[in-house]
Amino acid sequence: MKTAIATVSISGTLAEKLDAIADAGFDGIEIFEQDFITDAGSAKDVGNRIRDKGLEISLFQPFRDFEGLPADLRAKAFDRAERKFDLMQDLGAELILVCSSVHPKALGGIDRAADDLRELGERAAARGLRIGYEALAWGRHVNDHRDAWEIVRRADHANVGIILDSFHTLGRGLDPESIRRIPGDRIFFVQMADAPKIDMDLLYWSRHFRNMPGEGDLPVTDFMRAVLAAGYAGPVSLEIFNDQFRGGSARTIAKDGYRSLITLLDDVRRAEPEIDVHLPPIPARQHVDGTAFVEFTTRGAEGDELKAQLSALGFAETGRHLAKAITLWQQGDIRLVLNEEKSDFAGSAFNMHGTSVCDIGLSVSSAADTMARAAALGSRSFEQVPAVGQLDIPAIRGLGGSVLHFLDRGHADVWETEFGANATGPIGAGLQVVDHIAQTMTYDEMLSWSLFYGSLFEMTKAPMVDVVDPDGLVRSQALGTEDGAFRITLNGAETHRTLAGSFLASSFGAPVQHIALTTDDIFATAEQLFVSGFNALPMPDNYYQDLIARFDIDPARLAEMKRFQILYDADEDGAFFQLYSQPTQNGFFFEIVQRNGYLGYGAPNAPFRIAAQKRLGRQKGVPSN
Ligand SMILES: O=C(O)c1ccc(O)c(O)c1
Ligand SMILES: [Mg+2]
Repeated sequence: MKTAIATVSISGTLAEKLDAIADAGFDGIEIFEQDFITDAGSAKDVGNRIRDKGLEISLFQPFRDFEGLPADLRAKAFDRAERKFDLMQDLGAELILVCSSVHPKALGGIDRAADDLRELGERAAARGLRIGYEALAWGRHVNDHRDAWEIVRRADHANVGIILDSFHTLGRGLDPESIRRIPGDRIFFVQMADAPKIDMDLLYWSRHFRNMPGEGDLPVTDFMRAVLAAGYAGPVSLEIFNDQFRGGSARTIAKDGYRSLITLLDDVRRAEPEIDVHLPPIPARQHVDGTAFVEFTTRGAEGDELKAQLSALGFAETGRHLAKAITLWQQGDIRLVLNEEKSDFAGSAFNMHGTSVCDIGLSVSSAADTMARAAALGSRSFEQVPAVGQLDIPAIRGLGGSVLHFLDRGHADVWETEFGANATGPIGAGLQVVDHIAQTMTYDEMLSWSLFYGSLFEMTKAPMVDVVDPDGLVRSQALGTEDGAFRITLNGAETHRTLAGSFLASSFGAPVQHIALTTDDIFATAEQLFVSGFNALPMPDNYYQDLIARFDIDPARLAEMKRFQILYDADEDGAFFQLYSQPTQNGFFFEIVQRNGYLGYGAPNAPFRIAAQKRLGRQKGVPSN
């Protein structure tokens, strides 16, 4: 299947758009006329530049307000079309998109529109060009792909076909199944876009909020299945009007687009195996069994501070790397790797942002399959020459320069080989596994990250929640595996004044701001931590007064919670206990959780936790957090 993307989907000059689109791996583009007009080159020159990038012009668009006009205006519309045909021939574009008219003087009538399109098809044929007719969801008379198809069917001309756009069909809630009845060779082009479910005017929704397939809430896989089941074999293209994307990084958006399109085609193939999507086979989304390790880069006094915090949390140093300045810290099934190497990736990560999480290791169903899927979706592998005695564990570059390692299920030998340690650590304070990893990013990066995780792994998205920081809003998007073995929260900051925003400002990429660890008895754990000198985040009395009002909690229980600074939430699934560490110098912190059937992340507590962290920061004289 050939892939394409509309130039309108990407930010920058035409040259920047073409570079990003070609590098992301697309075969072609839909050239938006405006992108041609704003360029200083002639049509021939622009056409050649596009082909020099290895791209074809799959579509020229849009041509508006054509069909159904009264005689005088009708003649002018044909003259206008002839001029655009001249331009297309110079560009080397063979197919033009005619979108259904919104002209106030346009007249209705299927046969009238069919007659106009037949004549346009005749004129296009004389020049070796083709016409694709698309129903805009807000078209004056034609706003349903079934009507557009009836018009194309009656136009009955070999050079006139239909263009399908998932947004216009699914945005209006039309059933895509009707597409299966359109002969595949009458579908000239297919545009894909998703969108978040928001109740608003269709035109405004379409022009500002579309996003990549899989990033929104529309049933885009069902739509694509119907299109391919109809026998369509032309390009599959992304046409994404989105304010954020227009202002974002051209390269990131183009790569996201490619990742989403390949994922979509692969999903179609899995849902309907009879369909040939004309793509080499790729492994399925992988199941993540859990977090195998979290690696920190650290050094000197900062390293001492982190080690003291880990000891207070009940971790023990259980191994030293045979060849490098790396130590393994364990407790239960949690493995934290402290990398103090001055060279390597960890060394450069430290130079850029001090003590921080520089690598995450995931235990997956198959590391080789994960690597193959990641590569097919456009990720680069991460390579570093292994030291003597170091295993060569497969890894990729995630977004923003991050690194993810993949360990096959039952990877116990890694810890034995590299650290002379067992896979499982001491009981310590009863911490068992990593519950979730929280990454902070700008709001604009959230879709990229959720697409990244959701396309690679079997994970589902929870609804986005807004978290109130005293100085602004932070949006939080959680993704997790069905069984909860791997959970990620993505926190998008809109301003640097929020706690998340100030942490981000002093970091790089999408740093890990906290890691949550599980216990199955948070009171016993807290008691031990209290003894070992763990510094819990102090919560105000007001918080506990409010808990009494909101929940039916036993007073003795509440007194214990207050004593240990334990936070609480409950919903129809169960109860949730949280305990936060005080943040380190650069704002990183640990969270301890106990889930009694509860599936969320304690969002109602987040504003109080953030305010408490900021208050503590002010007391310690740390500016803004
Ligand atoms: O918003 C529009 O005008 C517009 C133009 C061309 C398209 O293909 C489309 O889907 C929408
Ligand atoms: Mg369209």
